[in-house]
Order: sequence, then C-alpha cells, then structure tokens
Amino acid sequence: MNLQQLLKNISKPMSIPNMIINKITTNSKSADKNDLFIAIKGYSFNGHDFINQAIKAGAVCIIGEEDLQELSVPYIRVPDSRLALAEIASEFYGNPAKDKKIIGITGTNGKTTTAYMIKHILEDSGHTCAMFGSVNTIINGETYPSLNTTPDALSLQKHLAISKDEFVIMEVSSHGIAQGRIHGIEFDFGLFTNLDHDHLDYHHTMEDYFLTKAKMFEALKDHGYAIINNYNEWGAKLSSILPSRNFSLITLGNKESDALKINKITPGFSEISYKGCNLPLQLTILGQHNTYNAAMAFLTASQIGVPIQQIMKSLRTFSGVPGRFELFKRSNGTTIVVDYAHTAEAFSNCLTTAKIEGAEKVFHVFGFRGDRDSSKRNKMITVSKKLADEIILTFDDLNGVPSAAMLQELNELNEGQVISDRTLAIQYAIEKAAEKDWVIITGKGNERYRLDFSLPVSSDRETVEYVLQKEGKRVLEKEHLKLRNLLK
Ligand SMILES: CC(=O)N[C@H]1[C@@H](OP(=O)(O)OP(=O)(O)OC[C@H]2O[C@@H](n3ccc(=O)[nH]c3=O)[C@H](O)[C@@H]2O)O[C@H](CO)[C@@H](O)[C@@H]1O[C@H](C)C(=O)N[C@@H](C)C(=O)N[C@H](CCC(=O)O)C(=O)O
Ligand SMILES: Nc1ncnc2c1ncn2[C@@H]1O[C@H](COP(=O)(O)OP(=O)(O)OP(=O)(O)O)[C@@H](O)[C@H]1O
Repeated sequence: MNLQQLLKNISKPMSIPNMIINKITTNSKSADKNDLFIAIKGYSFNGHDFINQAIKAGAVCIIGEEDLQELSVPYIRVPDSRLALAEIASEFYGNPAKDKKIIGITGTNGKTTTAYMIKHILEDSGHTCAMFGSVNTIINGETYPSLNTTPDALSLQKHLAISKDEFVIMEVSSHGIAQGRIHGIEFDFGLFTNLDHDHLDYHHTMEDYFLTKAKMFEALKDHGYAIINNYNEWGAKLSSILPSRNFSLITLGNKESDALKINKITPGFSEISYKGCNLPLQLTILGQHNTYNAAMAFLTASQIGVPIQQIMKSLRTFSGVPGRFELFKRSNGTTIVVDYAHTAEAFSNCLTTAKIEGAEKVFHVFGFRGDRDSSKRNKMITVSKKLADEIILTFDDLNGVPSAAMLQELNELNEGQVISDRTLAIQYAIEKAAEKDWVIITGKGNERYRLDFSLPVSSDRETVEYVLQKEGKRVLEKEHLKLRNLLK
C-alpha cells in the first residue's frame, strides 16, 4: 500500500515519502523488506530501542514518539504511537469496522460468558458472529487461540477485515482501552457487566479502573445501545454519568426505570420481568452470576430483534463456557467445579452457588497469579475463609515470581493447607471430599498450565479427569480382587 495514502490522517503529505509499504509491524523481530515499523513504548521494552534492528531487517519507514535524528530511513514522529498504530492499521485494512455491527462487552467479570451467550442466541436465530475474547477468537466459523482478551490494534483491524460475519462480539478489557487497542472503533452495543477489585497494579485506583472502562461508551454509535447492569454499584454509577447522546440506555436493576428486573434466582430457574411480563429464565449452567450474564445477553438479543421466546429457548440450551463453572461428578457423588474466578466477587458467587446447590462441605483450591494485582489477595482470602470449609492454597501462574517467594507468601497467610503443586492440591481435595461435598478449583479455568507439576496433565480439567480415572481404576481393581477372593 502507498505510504502517503496510509498515513494521510497521521502526517502532512509533504513529509511522507512516496513509497509502497508491504506490511505494518510493531515487532522488530518480524520486520521484513519494505515494512513500516511502529515503535511502541511498552511495559517490558521500548520499541524505539529496536528501530535499528527493524531497519536492518528491511523496514523502510519508522513511526515513533521520541525525538530521534539521523535515522537511515524516513522517521515520522507522532504524539502517541499506540493511537497512530490503531489509525494506520485501520487504514491499511480498509477501515473494516465501519461496515460491522459491533458488540463490545466490558466489566471485570462475566465478559466471556455473556459473549458466548449472545453468540449462541444470535446463531440460533440464524445470524453469524465473530467473537474476540479471552478463551479464543472465532472468525468466519474458524477458531484461533487468543493472546489477549482484547487483541492489539493491528490484529484487531486484521480480524475485522477478514471477518464476513454479521456481528462482531468483542470482549473489551481495561488494558485494551488504556492501550488504545480499540481506538477508532465505534460500537453498536456497549455492555457493562460489573466492576470488582482487579488490575489495580495497572490502574492504581478503582476510580481510574472504572473511568477507563467507561471510555468504551464514548465510542458508541449514534442510535447505538448502552446495556448496563445497575445491580452493580459501578454499573449504576456509569448509567448516571453517561452523557445524554443519541443512543439508548437500557439497564437491568431494581428501579422503575430499569428495563429488566431479576425477580428471583433459584437453582436452575430464575424469573425476570421485562416489558411488564414475568418470564422464566431457565439455564442449564449453574451459578447465580450466570443469571446476570444471561439477563445482559437477553437485553442485547432483544434489542437486535430476536423474539423473546426464541431468546429464552436458546438460553435453555446454552451449554456453558470452557473453564467457567465446569462441573464434574466423582463416582461417590462429590461435585467438582473448575472455574476461572480470580476476584473476591467471583469467589463469592462460586462458593455461594455450591452452598445453594446443597454442598455439605466446600473445599476451595486456589492460588494467586504472580506479578498481578496483589492488593486483591486479602479480599479473596477473606471471602474464601467465610464461605469455604477448607482452603487448599496452591500455585497459579507465577509470571516470573520465584516459586520460593510465592510459597513463602502462601505459608505466611497461615490459612488451610499449602500444597504448591497444583495437581497434587487438586488430588488432595478430591480424595478428602465426601459424597455431598464440593471441590471448587478456581483461577485457571480452561487455561493450560505454565508450570510443570507432578501429574502428567496440563490443565485443571485434565487433572480432575486424571484423578477421577485413577480412582475409578483403583475401585475396579478392588472389586476385581473381592470377586477373585469370593471365587476361591
Ligand atoms: C502489560 C501489557 O498489557 N502488555 C501488553 C502490551 O505489551 P507491551 O506493549 O508492554 O509490549 P513490550 O513487550 O513491552 O514491548 C514493547 C514494544 O517493543 C517491541 N519489541 C520488543 C522486543 C524486541 O526484541 N523487539 C521489539 O520490537 C514489541 O513488539 C512492542 O511493540 O501490548 C501487547 C500488544 O497489545 C500485549 O500483547 C501485551 O499483553 C501482555 C501479553 C499481557 O499479559 N497483557 C495483560 C496484562 C492484558 O492485557 N490483559 C488484558 C485482560 C485483562 C483481564 O480483563 O483480565 C487483555 O486485554 O488481554
Ligand atoms: N456476572 C458475574 N458477576 C460476578 N462474577 C462472575 C460473573 N460472571 C462470571 N463470573 C465469575 O468470573 C469468572 C470469569 O468469568 P468470565 O470469563 O465470563 O469473565 P471475564 O470478564 O471474561 O473474565 P476475564 O476478563 O478475567 O477473562 C467466572 O469463572 C466466574 O467465577
């Protein structure tokens, strides 16, 4: 693509050389002949330090924010490289967002689940959907792994360009907003699920975290919809500060002005009221939090025009999300749950659900993610202590934190058992649980392990299956032995 055309919104044409660009890259390692390299100041590295490397590899033009002289190729200085990247990437891929119906979902918890629910409902009624989120990326029916919850601007624009889907359902993380990954994208729907203490290593205060999330709503299209969970105090705050613009504000909550109200939540069955009717909301997945996610999905699908009866039918057949309240049954009756909860509120929802469902004793296996907001850990422990009967602390991803330091932190908490090997911690909890007990394993969800553990498995699901299988074999062997003794 012609560089002058590509940078028409970034710089004066006079200062842009007339040349053809092969591709855009932000990583010197993937720079090649005739590429445009955009230098980004990141958290681990400063892309400006790799400019010479990119030039050596063949980059013919550089964009960056630092005052640099005497580069051997043209250098265009911009105020913010990340924003420039988003604008240039959009131009490179033909401004693909403009023809798309985009549903952006933000909030601390529930983005993935709500996204999956909306996708299921829309596809059930004949629509096609792309989905960009933390579990995976789905475009034109093909599934790809996701690196980030919200893709970087270059990947995002490329995904949009490739997608022929009618709707794009996108999880929008606060990191994604703060780093300008969604810059330039306008949303038809903006959903806010909730806000809970998380990512304060990055945002420092809840207020800043909230205001970052709130920015997504500045990018709503005229005649778009803001769908907000007012049951959450931050949701109610967002509804109250949204400027009166030409979009519809649709809320769930308890007030007269809320469009959808949750009348009651009981296991497997909830009741909502919408447009003056009380409607049963039946879900096959457990967790009272999922009723809120379903209500958000309901409101979205309803605005899109899916008939109410159809929405409720689709929600009844929604089978869940990998690693979100995923249930397993042990032969003796113990219930085991693998869940992605990693905030106090999510802990509370999961552990309360187990109690509501009749758990006699709850064993809670979890750890703390290394190099991530450590200020939320006390709250997580407090909730677990209150709602679980036995805590088994173990390792989550260490992200570079030395294992001895994490082990020391877990030991110093002096709460329950510490079994650093995650697979053995899970095995311990399962083996200790009785018939009517529940084992709740939180933090990793569907993610693969990044550490090596003792059992030959690579995720919580595989650990549970491995332990149950081994146990099943032992039971069979015992019965076999009994039979042989009887026949003697
Ligand atoms: C802390 C953080 O947010 N990091 C994200 C950020 O990376 P970064 O800009 O800091 O990159 P960096 O590694 O410092 O490098 C800076 C620049 O130097 C370049 N470089 C670097 C080395 C080299 O040899 N040559 C070179 O050119 C890099 O390509 C980059 O352009 O921008 C990258 C591109 O968008 C992201 O992939 C990366 O996410 C990392 C993987 C990450 O873990 N992010 C988490 C915190 C995150 O963003 N999570 C949210 C979800 C959170 C949630 O809701 O739970 C998400 O949206 O995924
Ligand atoms: N509406 C909700 N309110 C509170 N907790 C929830 C809600 N929905 C899900 N959770 C909890 O949060 C966990 C993560 O759910 P989900 O993946 O849907 O959220 P997410 O916002 O995509 O999370 P992340 O950004 O960390 O990927 C679940 O496993 C569950 O424990």
